[in-house]
Amino acid sequence: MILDKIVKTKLESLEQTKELKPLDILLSEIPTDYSHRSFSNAIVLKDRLAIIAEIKKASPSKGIIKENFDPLKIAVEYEKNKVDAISVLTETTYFLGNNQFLTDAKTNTTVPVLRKDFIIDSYQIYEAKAINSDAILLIMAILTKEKLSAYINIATSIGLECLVEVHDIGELEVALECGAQIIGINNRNLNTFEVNIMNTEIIMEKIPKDIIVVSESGIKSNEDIKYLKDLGVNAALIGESLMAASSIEKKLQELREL
Ligand SMILES: O=C(O)c1ccccc1NCC(=O)[C@H](O)[C@H](O)COP(=O)(O)O
Repeated sequence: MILDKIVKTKLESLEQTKELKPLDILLSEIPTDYSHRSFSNAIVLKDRLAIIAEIKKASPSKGIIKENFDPLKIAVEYEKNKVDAISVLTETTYFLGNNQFLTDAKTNTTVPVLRKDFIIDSYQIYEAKAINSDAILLIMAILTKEKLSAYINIATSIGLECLVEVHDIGELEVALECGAQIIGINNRNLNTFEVNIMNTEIIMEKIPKDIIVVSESGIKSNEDIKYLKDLGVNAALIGESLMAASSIEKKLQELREL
């Protein structure tokens, strides 16, 4: 199962990272000019669905998605085309991501930046702050209820917002009990890679009205965007279809077409 593999790899690399850079050193690296951009404000809009555009070179399901990958150029292009927030994959082995991609996106744009990674240790939350993130992804499928609760508290205490990702109603219930304010509904089954955008509709029905909802994965067309907007979803997180497009500008125009 891919998630187990990703978590195993993450545990191994974390051991090394912590040895090379203990927490006190990491904390001293939080930028002195760190300035928080509100992820939640950016993705709750009155008139339209917000777009969270992802910087994603590769994935376990597709392999390399973008050959000539220039993350800084992509971030600048996203901002030029008025995306509402940027998500950056920082996982190195399976997604070929990097922390630097996130720092570059934050320092070269004015939009909020989400760290998309597999967080299984509180160290990574402080690391997210040190690399200049505004928000982090917490994946219910790889956390216990106790860990999720603790991580939401740590993140909030250092001024990071949490997008809590769920894939089914059982996970949603736990996430809400832990105080999640922003729920990401993943349309991709992380074990089979099967994508079904209607997963958002099924889970959406059980989400209280005051919770912010992001639909994640497999969003490719203007019809998808209209469907999600009609469901009352706040934002769409889009990676692959933007990365695979020959023109990011044209793909964003096509997605937004009224
Ligand atoms: O994208 C994958 O193949 C994948 C596999 C295993 C765990 C996570 C995975 N993706 C992470 C994401 O959540 C997506 O990058 C994100 O939702 C955007 O999805 P998409 O628009 O389909 O690239």
